Amino acid sequence: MPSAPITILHHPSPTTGAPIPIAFLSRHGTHHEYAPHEVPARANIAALRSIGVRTVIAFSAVGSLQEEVKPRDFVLPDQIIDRTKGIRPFTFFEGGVVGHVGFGDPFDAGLAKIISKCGHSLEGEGVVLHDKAVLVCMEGPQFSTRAESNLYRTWGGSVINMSALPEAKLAREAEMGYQMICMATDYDCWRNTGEDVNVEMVMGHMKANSENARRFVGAVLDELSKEEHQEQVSAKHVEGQVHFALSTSKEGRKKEALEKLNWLFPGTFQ
Ligand SMILES: CSC[C@H]1O[C@H](OP(=O)(O)O)[C@H](O)[C@@H]1O
Ligand SMILES: Nc1ncnc2[nH]cnc12
Repeated sequence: MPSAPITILHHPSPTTGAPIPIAFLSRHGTHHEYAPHEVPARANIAALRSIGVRTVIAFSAVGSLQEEVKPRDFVLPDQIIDRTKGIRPFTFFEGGVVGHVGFGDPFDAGLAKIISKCGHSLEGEGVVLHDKAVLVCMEGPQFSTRAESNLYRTWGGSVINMSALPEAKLAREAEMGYQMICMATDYDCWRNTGEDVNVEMVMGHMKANSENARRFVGAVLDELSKEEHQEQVSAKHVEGQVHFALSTSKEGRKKEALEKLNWLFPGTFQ
């Protein structure tokens, strides 16, 4: 089961005023009851795909690993370093059907370009946006040690969270465009200022910056609603890629695994 009911919101098209359906799903549950390692990411991605979603814009509160990324700044990562521990189910291709999709660029560059333009257009009105950052996704739920935080900085990490994976991997397997918009809420614990990250700090910055986040999202939805982005939003550029990902011969594919894959990609696999 997905982590929460999927809410369908209607965003008025900026050109025609016609309502455009947008699916909203809360990854930690309606009452924030799922820890990062408990989020049912496979069910979430599969449920979104099953109702026709082909583009996911994910949001996340992140710790900053760089001085110039200040709390309340927004960040559009283009890379991820995986520091999860393998305890989260992270693929649709297992149990009798093996598949390997490319993940060299874990986010959708076309989507990032559109979102970046929207974010920068709000600069001077309170929105600060950093492009092309390396996101470290750690296991949690405890925050990092100071040694880990410093290590991630030497690796070139810009920001850190516990939520990007396996979500981004599963979206790639499901042939969906995926981009995460991060909001910095703290400096983790590397700065030695006596102000290590804590939940109160994270929530405080999120609340104080909610109006900027709302305007940023509104601008992104306005832009993506335009006819010219129809192909991008329906992820035509990744459609059919799983055909090239499968390694298991037709004779070797297990019935139960195929049934699951056929639910995700109706009529595609035999
Ligand atoms: C409450 S701080 C840690 C928590 O915040 C981020 O979650 P999300 O962006 O999904 O709300 C991070 O990944 C951790 O799960
Ligand atoms: N410092 C941090 N580490 C991991 N996830 C976070 N989410 C927000 N701040 C974080």
